[in-house]
Amino acid sequence: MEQHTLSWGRRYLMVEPDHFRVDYAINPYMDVRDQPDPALSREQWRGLVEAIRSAGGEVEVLGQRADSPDMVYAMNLGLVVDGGPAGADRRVVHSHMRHPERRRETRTAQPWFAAHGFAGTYVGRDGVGAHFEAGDAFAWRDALVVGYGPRTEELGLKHLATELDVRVRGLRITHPGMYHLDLAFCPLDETRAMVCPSALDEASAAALLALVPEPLVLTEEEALTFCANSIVVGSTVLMPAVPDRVRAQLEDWGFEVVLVDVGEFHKGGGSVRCLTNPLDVVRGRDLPRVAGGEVLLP
Ligand SMILES: NC(=[NH2+])NCCC[C@H](N)C(=O)O
Repeated sequence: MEQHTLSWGRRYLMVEPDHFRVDYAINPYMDVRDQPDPALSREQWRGLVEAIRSAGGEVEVLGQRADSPDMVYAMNLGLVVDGGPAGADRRVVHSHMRHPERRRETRTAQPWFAAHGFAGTYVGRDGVGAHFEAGDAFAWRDALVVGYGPRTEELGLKHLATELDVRVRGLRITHPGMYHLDLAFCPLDETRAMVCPSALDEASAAALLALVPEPLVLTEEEALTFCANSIVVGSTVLMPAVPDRVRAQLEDWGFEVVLVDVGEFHKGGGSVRCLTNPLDVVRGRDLPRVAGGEVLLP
């Protein structure tokens, strides 16, 4: 079968898990009585770094704040929308986390992005403005596809569209266990994606299925293995788990499935995609510019 690949997803930011704990519960998976093992967490995290490098990807590492146990989920630190080569005009949209427990993280991520040449934009400031968590957003096909509800607020979509001059396609998340869109949606190449309609309300589920020319539709049970919380490096899909049926379809499409055990991080409610933040998305190439912006809701 003919193999296409995403034009982004070769370069990632990750946060070294030096202070990974479960100190509070802000999603249904977190339980302060079930703490991750620090040594095993570190080993699994290194395994993920290795797997990305073996698939041909690059990883940049940021240290973790001692007071921010969820900072390991680097995907939520911000959304890179212009990640061209060093020296090019780079741009990141900082997250404005829903939960105050996570707001310190952005204060550490901002100087890192600035030092790497990224100009920062806000959808909102700490405590003011709409919430936006980057784990809800994907540059895919003709738009920035953004989940809203549990974390990102609907008002944030308008800001994203007008500030970035892009089309934003909003999808309303209703499933408490898929509180970020990246637990229910995983673009594989420019026409294929894993999608779990049961994460969304009826109209949004229909809109997502209409958007994906060749969907790999996941049942709720399949998605709750976190199999959609995967990343694609070229034609390799790095996955925390893969139901047999899902593996068969991916391999039939020409992808290589590599399983990476990050089970300790499931205790915080995140997996492979949550631990990695793509730095190489480029507006104009991966995300068409639309003057003035546009928000499409189902
Ligand atoms: N991109 C993601 N889905 N990240 C998962 C974040 C997990 C983190 N404990 C939270 O609830 O915010």
